[in-house]
Amino acid sequence: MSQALGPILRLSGVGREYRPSGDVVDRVARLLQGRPALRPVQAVADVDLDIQAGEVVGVVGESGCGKTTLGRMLAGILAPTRGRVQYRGQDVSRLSGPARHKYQLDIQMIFQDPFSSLNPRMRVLDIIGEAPLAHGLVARRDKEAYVCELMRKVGLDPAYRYRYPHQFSGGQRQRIGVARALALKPSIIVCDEAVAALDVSIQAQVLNLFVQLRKEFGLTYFFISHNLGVVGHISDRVAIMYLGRVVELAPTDAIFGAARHPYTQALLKELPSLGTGQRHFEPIAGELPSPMDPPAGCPFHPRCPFAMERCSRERPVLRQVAGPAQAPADGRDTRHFSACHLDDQAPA
Ligand SMILES: Nc1ncnc2c1ncn2[C@@H]1O[C@H](COP(=O)(O)OP(=O)(O)OP(=O)(O)O)[C@@H](O)[C@H]1O
Repeated sequence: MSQALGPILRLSGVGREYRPSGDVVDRVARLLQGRPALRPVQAVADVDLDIQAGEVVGVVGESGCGKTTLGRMLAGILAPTRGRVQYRGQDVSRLSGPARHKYQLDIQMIFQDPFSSLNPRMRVLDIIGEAPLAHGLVARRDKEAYVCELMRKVGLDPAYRYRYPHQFSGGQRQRIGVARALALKPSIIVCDEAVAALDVSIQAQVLNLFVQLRKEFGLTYFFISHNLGVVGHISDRVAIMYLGRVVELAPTDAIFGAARHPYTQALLKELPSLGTGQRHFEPIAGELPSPMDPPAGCPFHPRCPFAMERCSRERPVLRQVAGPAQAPADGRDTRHFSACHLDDQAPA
């Protein structure tokens, strides 16, 4: 498929609500025990985001803020309940036949736990080589050479291709997961906490592998992590999420050097530095509210040191606070967005 002008992925007003299951037994039990009925969860709401080919967009936020749900919607694994996802200018919900197949191959996911995502009864040769064979990307006679080449690219010795996942270390297993994704020749990789399960020193090695592969294959990454340090290491832009919404979006250097949103500032303060073993950080005050019962107004206001009366009743919209008036059609978007009433006083 030819490379269309414009973003490779566009999210417009994307949201996802999870409704409680219709399990009658659970509902009756809750009623009898006087427990509140489960309410729908707005896991993701109103996300607008353009991702350019070759760009790395990092997504950061505390557990449960909707990062995985957003990543799965991008990858076409989960349908949005609101808004739309466009891939190379086409509405993903309308793709069918070969176009849908192409989209599903072109965007791959890498998960946190490489052990549970690798079939323990398959040899590495088949873990990496079966899907490209099934999709006709490689001929059977070329499969072994193809797998060996991929293993080399991700820093694994091809001599180990007959081994099983349990015979590898955590970092090596994640490299197998990366090779398996690359085997389908994707343009976009959604990395969901892809280094979170690894030791800090191994994290840095695997992150460097992602950086190197991006250069070599011109990959686009949607890089999800709860750790701002990890995301800062690899991303061109960073989206900060809080209770399902993007509250700040900016180039990485602006997030680290000129963060506007109090939540981002708090995340920066509690940053454990990658690879330094630094242990002194300030945890964010207060508890994360339940996504089933989000606070009125600004969702961050109960924990915000700068909260004003207005913050408890009016939700601030994400608006531009710095950068050029328009994003370039194809280049890097250097605009800075934040959703905070404090920015009402700031020049846009
Ligand atoms: N299948 C589901 N059914 C119901 N609620 C769900 C489901 N999946 C996620 N949720 C809820 O949606 C919200 C967002 O979850 P999600 O996993 O996307 O967040 P996250 O930021 O990736 O969190 P984590 O880092 O813990 O994986 C959470 O409140 C979660 O409990």
